[in-house]
Amino acid sequence: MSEVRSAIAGARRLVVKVGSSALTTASGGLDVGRLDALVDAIADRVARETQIVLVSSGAIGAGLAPLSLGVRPKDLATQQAAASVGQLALAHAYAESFGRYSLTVGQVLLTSNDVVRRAHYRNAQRTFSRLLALGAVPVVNENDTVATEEIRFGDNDRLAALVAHLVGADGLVLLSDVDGLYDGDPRSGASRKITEVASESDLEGLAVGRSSSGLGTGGMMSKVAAARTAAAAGIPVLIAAAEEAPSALGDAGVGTAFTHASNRMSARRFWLGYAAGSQGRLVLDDGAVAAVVRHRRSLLAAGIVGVDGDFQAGDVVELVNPEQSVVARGVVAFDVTELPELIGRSSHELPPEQRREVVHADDLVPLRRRR
Ligand SMILES: Nc1ncnc2c1ncn2[C@@H]1O[C@H](COP(=O)(O)OP(=O)(O)O)[C@@H](O)[C@H]1O
Ligand SMILES: N[C@@H](CCC(=O)OP(=O)(O)O)C(=O)O
Repeated sequence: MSEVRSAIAGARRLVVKVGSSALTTASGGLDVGRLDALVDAIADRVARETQIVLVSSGAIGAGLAPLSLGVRPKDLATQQAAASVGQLALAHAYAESFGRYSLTVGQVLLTSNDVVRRAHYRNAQRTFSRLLALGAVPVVNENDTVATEEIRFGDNDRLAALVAHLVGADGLVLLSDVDGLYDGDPRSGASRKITEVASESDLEGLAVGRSSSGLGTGGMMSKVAAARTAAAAGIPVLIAAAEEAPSALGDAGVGTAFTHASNRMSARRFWLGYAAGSQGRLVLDDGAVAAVVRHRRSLLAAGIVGVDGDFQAGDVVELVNPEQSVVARGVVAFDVTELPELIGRSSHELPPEQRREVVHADDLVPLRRRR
């Protein structure tokens, strides 16, 4: 048994995420039988003294049939109407189902602002910690009815990774309609399941695509992105089929396991690197990329070749390489209007009041990239 699997099997606090495709029927309604089976596995784990936070999708899917909508709507307003109806059905079904085990559920609907803004992040942290201390099972979803296109998480895999760090979980289990990550389309007989992802190189050359069910949102792509985020923050991750929930939440001997970084990232660095919204971009030359990513140095004006966005000193920005890939995120020390006349110039050419780092090393989080 790998270290990741034993960490998940022995975790005291777990975030379990279940996707729409595992909870709803193709005709657009809640599949209560499958929901009950999932709750059985969670209740079993709770009985073994693990605190569980459940991130559940399915609101939009569950709202389709009651509103006589045949297929998943494409426009935001109808999706929000469906989520409004479906979330109620979903919450009711969970309350009933967990009630079979005398477990109480608490509904937590989050918008991206709740994790993107530092003060809200701490507020959400307090709510989860209180709910768990009181013995309730928090059931989380995005607050779809009020989320606008601009501020949407859009997929609950990312939300689950952020919640896993926020609640200090010892593991993240992503349950779907597919039993793990495959090296190609899982419906093709030629594709093989990958059981362990120990490093970024294990992800090279894989054909990871979107959803085929028409119900899920991000497909395997968003699950892998979420798994990489959580793993980089020090949280072990398992991707498995919802049908295999008893094993996934038991000995964790199924699915695809992602090895986690050995150190837990601090809340501030995680927020900076993965949760905070960014207000702009700084384009770095190759030397500056090496300095900030490899040598963990501060970013100086001399290594910046371009600036984009509308930010002020203290905002979070993305640092991109000459090919425009994001290599780091950090807190910028200048307003966007100040930078054009500073960039490309060495410190000794600058007036004394502007001789400071553009992004200080302590305020900078290099990001792992897929090659
Ligand atoms: N390489 C891959 N390995 C596994 N599944 C993949 C892969 N590429 C695409 N997929 C698709 O991703 C789907 C799971 O994502 P999605 O439908 O969004 O699930 P959920 O609703 O659980 O979030 C699978 O059913 C499968 O069709
Ligand atoms: N918040 C949306 C789910 C969005 C989503 O990520 O869905 P999925 O890809 O099925 O996990 C809903 O409840 O329908």
